Amino acid sequence: MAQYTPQELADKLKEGLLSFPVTAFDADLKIDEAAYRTHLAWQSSFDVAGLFAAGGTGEGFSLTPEESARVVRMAVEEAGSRVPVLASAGGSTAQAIQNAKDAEAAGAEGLLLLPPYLTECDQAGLLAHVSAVCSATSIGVIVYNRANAVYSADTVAKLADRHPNFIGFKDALGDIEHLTKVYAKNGDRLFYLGGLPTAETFALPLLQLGMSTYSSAMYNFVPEFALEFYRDVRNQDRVAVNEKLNRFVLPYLDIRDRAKGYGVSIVKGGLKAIGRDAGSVRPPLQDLTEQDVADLSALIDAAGVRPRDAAMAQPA
Ligand SMILES: O=C([O-])C(=O)C[C@H](O)[C@@H](O)C(=O)[O-]
Repeated sequence: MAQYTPQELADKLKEGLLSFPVTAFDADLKIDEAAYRTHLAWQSSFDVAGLFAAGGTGEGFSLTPEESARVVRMAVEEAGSRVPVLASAGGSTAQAIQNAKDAEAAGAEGLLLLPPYLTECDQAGLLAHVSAVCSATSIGVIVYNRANAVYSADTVAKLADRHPNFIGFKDALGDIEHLTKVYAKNGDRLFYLGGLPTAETFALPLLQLGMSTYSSAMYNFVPEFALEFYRDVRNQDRVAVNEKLNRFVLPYLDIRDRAKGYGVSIVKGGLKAIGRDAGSVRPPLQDLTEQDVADLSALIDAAGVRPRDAAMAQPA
């Protein structure tokens, strides 16, 4: 059962960095429960504000509904006493409602609602979709503004008026005019999180648009660096942020951009590079090549960001 009210959850999430753990797979691409639990224990041993299981970096899009529920349950068991765990919901309205119910039953504190699958959609339909999910659960719901699910400022305001458990707006489009309208209209009624690929890249400018936090995929394998980066962003320390961008984040993007889908694959590559292997990605994603992992490992060392307890580990 959830320990936070939706408002308490929003208040907690907006003041810290957000973890999106990878889902560990074994050699047959089945969920590797032991490796996943080890990863969750490590990720939740640092000072993060929330842990989103089966999100984008957690390859939620490659999990069956049953696997997704299992992953969320493991995350609650392993990390839920230290950090609020959130689940994801997606697909059809009926599927998203089932995900929400499963998540609530598993003890998740909240839900990230992913865009509906494949079809085009507009405001009235999005409003009905999100309303149905919010009405089906009592835990906090965050919408993910991305792909076919682009929520206007008015739609966001209507959802906020109708559903006390609608608490957050996550963005992966980076449309400044749109974000300005959403924030200007909805202000502190919601909290806002950045979710563009490698969210660190945009974190400082987006802070000015109300995004006090973001989903850090790289937190998976360089947690100390990711937390220091977040601290610098919140302190609006432009010099420190630029130094970290140049030292690690921007060269990292060069490796990430070598293939489509590497935004997720590179995170598992990073875990290989630091000796905390969480296995391969599932198709349609593809793993980093050996050369990519070697380059990433060299970058981790050159930038001095290898995690303290993995300093001696070598890439697999
Ligand atoms: O669901 C997810 O994993 C994401 O929101 C995407 C990433 O975490 C993105 O923000 C990133 O790559 O830092």
